[in-house]
Amino acid sequence: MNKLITLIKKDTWVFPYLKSYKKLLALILFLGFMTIFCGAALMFTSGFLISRSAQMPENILMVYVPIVLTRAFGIGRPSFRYAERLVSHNWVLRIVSKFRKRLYQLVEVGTKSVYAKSQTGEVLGVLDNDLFKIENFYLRTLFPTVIGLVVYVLITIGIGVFDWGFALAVFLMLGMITVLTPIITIAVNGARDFKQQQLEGQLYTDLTDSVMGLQDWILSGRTRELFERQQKDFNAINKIKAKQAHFNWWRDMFGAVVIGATAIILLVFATNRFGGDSFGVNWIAAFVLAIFPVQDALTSISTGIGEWPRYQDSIQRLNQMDTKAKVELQEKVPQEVVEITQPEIKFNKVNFGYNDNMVLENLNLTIKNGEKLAILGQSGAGKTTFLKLLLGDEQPNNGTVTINNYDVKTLQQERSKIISVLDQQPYLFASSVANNLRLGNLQATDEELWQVLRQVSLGDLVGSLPEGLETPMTEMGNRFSGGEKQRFALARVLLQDTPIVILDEPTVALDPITELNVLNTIFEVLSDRTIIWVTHHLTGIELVDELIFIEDKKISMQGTPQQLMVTEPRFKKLLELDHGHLTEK
Ligand SMILES: Nc1ncnc2c1ncn2[C@@H]1O[C@H](COP(=O)(O)OP(=O)(O)OP(=O)(O)O)[C@@H](O)[C@H]1O
Repeated sequence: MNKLITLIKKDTWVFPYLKSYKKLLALILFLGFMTIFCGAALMFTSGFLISRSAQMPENILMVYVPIVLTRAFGIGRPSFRYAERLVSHNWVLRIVSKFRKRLYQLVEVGTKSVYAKSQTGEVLGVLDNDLFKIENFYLRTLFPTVIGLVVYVLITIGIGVFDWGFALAVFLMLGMITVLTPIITIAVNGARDFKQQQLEGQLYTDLTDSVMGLQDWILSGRTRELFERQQKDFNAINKIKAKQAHFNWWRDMFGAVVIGATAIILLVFATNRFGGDSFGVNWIAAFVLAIFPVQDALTSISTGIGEWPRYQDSIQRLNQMDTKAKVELQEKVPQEVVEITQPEIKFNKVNFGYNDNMVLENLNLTIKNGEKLAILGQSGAGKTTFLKLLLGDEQPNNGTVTINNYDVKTLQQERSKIISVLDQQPYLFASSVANNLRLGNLQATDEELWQVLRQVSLGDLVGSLPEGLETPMTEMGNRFSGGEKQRFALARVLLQDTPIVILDEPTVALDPITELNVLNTIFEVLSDRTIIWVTHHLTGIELVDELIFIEDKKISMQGTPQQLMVTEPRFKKLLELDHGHLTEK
């Protein structure tokens, strides 16, 4: 209970939004109540009508009013229900659209880097799964529970008008469905439901991860293992679901028995009360039948409250994302608006590690404006970590990373104007060539697009396509070759027009000849920019001014390619190896 109160108090997602669109909210409750009222009134008037008709009224006019009322309530019930569904979905969709906007803003902070910290599956899980659950929380738990409780109280008051003692008995009786069963449901099903949600959340993340790495699973011939792993998770979820369904069946059965017992008590009460005179007996069936439609409203309380654990996890996750992103936002608030056109990057005594695993130690490096630097090192040496530190996605444990003496941490707001990235797999969207290029600069004119396309040697290719700039790219740009895709990405970088460009192995997937061609184009068109190029290959290494090797957490070699050829035999050998000049011994 304490946990629940703390969650509600700290929640900034679900409960505070109940203050929005208050009139709509009141309308939902009114329509929900009217639906149940019409249902009960329909049975009430029908009960009266049947009894009265059985007494053989002298003419039809004697039962005319109940006939009209029966019709009116009969039409009223579905009409109110329909209106209630419309209004409640309208309210919920408005709120959820606010959620989505807020979430996208938060997620954007965490994922705008190519080196995003959040797992894609986690983000998608929140966007899809959690928001969907919150919608259900409002529609299936909150509204029905409030309406059910209102009905519960009104029934008691209604019967109390005739007999307070009897009203108390009905109050206690119905309390078994409105209070007792929800508590039992939470106690019995709560832990199961919570577990199920966790398993589903994990499954979602794992599945997304697996799908993204599907090619690797297939290539390594481990598809069966992947299938069995997912199947195990599905089986565990299904087992829990089966237990829950079993419990729910018994709970609903109990609800039906309680309503049946209440109907019998009402029958006894109404018979005692109205059975005395020939007109009064008509009320007996009316009272007894009216209780049945109320069953839906009352049992939906335990269904709704019983689902609370599954929402609890989603509410917690949303609030955690909020806190995570807030911390990042606070860190990334710019100190002042800075314009950097001639950057000088400095790594000053930088130490960095992930938890206890030190990756870089006492790193000192200055990269001058316009310099072309290559970073080499074995897998796991810390090249990507170096880039993360430069981008400000990670902060050094000690030391500083600055651009023109500004700590990169304070430049996050302007980052996309200072640094652009060309990585291994440029993402091309299933949209036109022009739209894909304009991701670099929304304001770019068609003329500017053609200019950059010519710069990256794609002018002729796009010019030869019947639809030119409007040619649709299929998803991932699959209609173009690897080299062409990289050139499109390069054109995008050119449009972004940043003084620093990071190349994160952009040519790794290309054949050696295309690789060299693309590299030549990159270095030619970016000749006035600062380039930081992470690479495993030495193809095109002559194009850089300086290269560093990261090894054992340090810079183990540093110099121009020409210098290193002379001073570092190891480099010479690597170069020969890479160029395929190694002579057989
Ligand atoms: N988020 C992380 N949490 C913990 N350890 C990490 C994390 N990212 C990287 N590491 C570890 O830090 C070390 C450096 O990793 P990094 O990705 O920088 O290497 P790299 O030189 O870029 O490797 P590669 O060439 O294979 O991409 C590795 O030992 C890696 O396992």
